[in-house]
Amino acid sequence: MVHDVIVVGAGFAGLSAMLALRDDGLDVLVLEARERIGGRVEAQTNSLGERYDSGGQFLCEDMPEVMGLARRHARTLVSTPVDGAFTLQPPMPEKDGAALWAASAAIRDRMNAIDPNDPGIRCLSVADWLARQQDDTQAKSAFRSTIEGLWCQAIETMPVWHLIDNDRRITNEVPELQYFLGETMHALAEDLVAGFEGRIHLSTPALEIRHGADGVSVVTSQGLLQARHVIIAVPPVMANRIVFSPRLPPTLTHALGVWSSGAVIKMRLRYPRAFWRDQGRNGMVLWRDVHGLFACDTSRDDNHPALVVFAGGPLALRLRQSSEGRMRAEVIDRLAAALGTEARGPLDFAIRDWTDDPWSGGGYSDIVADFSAHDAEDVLRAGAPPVHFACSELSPSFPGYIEGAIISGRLTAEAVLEMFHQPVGLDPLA
Ligand SMILES: Cc1cc2nc3c(=O)[nH]c(=O)nc-3n(C[C@H](O)[C@H](O)[C@H](O)COP(=O)(O)OP(=O)(O)OC[C@H]3O[C@@H](n4cnc5c(N)ncnc54)[C@H](O)[C@@H]3O)c2cc1C
Repeated sequence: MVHDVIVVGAGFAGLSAMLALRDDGLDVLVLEARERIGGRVEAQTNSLGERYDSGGQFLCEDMPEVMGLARRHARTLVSTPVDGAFTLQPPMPEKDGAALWAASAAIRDRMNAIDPNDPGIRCLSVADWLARQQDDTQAKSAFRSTIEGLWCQAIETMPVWHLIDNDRRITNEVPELQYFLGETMHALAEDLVAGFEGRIHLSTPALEIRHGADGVSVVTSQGLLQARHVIIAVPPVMANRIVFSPRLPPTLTHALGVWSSGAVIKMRLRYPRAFWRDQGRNGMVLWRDVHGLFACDTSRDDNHPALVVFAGGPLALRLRQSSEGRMRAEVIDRLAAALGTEARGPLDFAIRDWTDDPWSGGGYSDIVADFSAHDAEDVLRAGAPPVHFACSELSPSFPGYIEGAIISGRLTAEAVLEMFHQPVGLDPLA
């Protein structure tokens, strides 16, 4: 049997592509390597029997696609608790903290004002560029912490043009942590596949894509599947692990090889009570003495007090070198110093290490690590029909976010649909 389209990957990009193709009446099959859908959106159950997001979680009003889906499926929007004071650790007077935060944001604004195509920054890493700035050491350190926390890579390895290009597409004006879903973001992924379960083959990694003028054959551990087109909806680092026969054109092969995965560890601590609120704190902690560490309150209601802690970039790589016990001890010590000794008594402490994850490579997203690969995204977006690519990283809006995944999946599906709708004779595969 020859399907119209095989989608490889059941993350939000793949599911969004699947829905757009199905809406147009195409015969679509989705192949997913894991035993579950959702990709970097994942939910786990803690020792108290509660489901929580161990991957992508937050959304905000400035992300219309994911907000639209959440509303359409009547999911519960929980406002991330932010009433109260932020905690800077080690502490500093509130006025100095606000000034430091503003100085770090000013560095980011100054960076983003540079044209990413400016030849003067072509070979600079973010660290190189930062070293040339006149700001004081603490402001630079806070900037570094923000960037390594959000992009989960050492700033020495990030081309500054890529960071600018990426950051300019993250356009929210309201905080990106504005909401999470009471039922988990993963429940929303499950909503998307309701009724299509039979079209999604779990535990079925695509190992090889054989492609030619008459379509594609996808080699899986379960056998060979055929389609007219394939959408590879996986992060670029993962797409680069798939064998293409014959080899893809050299520009495309190169564009697949220039990415590097971020490193992130997401931790969730469920407490008997939201003790941080006693002191007028909102549970959000920014550490100044370590880069890429951040905590916030994710209590879905008063009966479920919880904090999440993210460790990103070099910090995540360092933490994973130690035993899990030492990682827990370090995080608990830091939370106790920031929010008080009750931090030492969580009811549950769950750790999800995404570093080197077998099917995403890491998180939150891949970034371009080759300083000369300015056209990598465009090359991947164009693909080599019948082989097409989609993933959050390739989105014109909110790359690296769930919003970006939905947009990228839909845009790639639209490009494929256009080929199906071309008059016979113009479609190269017709
Ligand atoms: C810890 C963490 C927290 C995050 N927090 C947020 C957040 O709060 N808000 C937000 O908007 N974003 C967040 N993100 C980012 C967001 O989750 C991702 O940008 C988005 O989910 C990516 O979707 P995708 O479909 O592009 O890729 P993925 O979700 O990675 O989906 C790709 C799918 O392809 C599968 N796959 C890979 N290789 C193969 C193969 N060879 N064959 C078959 N299947 C394959 C994978 O198993 C996966 O299911 C977070 C990410 C992480 C890791």
